[in-house]
Amino acid sequence: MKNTAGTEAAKRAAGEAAAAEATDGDVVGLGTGSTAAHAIRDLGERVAEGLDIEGVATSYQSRALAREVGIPLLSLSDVARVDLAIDGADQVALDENALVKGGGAAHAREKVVASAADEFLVVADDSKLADRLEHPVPVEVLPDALARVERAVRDAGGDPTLRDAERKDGPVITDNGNLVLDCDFGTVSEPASLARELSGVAGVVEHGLFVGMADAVFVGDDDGDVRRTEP
Ligand SMILES: O=C(CO)[C@H](O)[C@H](O)COP(=O)(O)O
Repeated sequence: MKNTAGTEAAKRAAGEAAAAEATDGDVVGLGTGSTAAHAIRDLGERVAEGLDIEGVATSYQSRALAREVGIPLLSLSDVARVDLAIDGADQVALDENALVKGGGAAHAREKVVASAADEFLVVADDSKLADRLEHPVPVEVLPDALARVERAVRDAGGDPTLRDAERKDGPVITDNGNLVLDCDFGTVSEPASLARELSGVAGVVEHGLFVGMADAVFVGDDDGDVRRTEP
């Protein structure tokens, strides 16, 4: 489920500020979504001007955009570490260093890339900021485990909704061939504890809680100004 409140000016400002951190020789994780796309386009322009980087895509979408703008790509399956990863978020609780991701259903690969990164840079417009996380948490689920995971989410206090596709009948199928449950837990008072609980459910491929992972958050506003915070 996407948060669509932010403006393009704010997203562009955040994306471009984070992209400016990439330097020659870096392997760069390329996130998914409309904010990360600004970073990818900016990196593509800098590659055309001579910047020597290689990208690692987190989704079909980011791979296609990186190819379009001319960023050389490595395969995620060949990469054990990246220098920096740049990615968006659906909600950011700065004081807790906690994110909800997965509005684009790409959070499984996004988490692999973020966890492989020496520096994980989050890019967001200011509509994404919250004191506590309350955005529904996307959970990628093995199709055969759907009923089991729905029950486990309810047992954990959540209300799961199978994510429907918009221009296809039936559910969203992720790039990994799985389903997504958007799980409403209300206000998440202990993100780390909920993250551990969800990770322990058999059939959960990955959930969209990213706790303690961000090294810096770039927050853009409508005037194109950016605030960099290290949570
Ligand atoms: O987690 C994600 C995709 O799985 C995106 O980074 C998140 O949904 C934010 O997207 P946008 O920048 O378009 O608001």
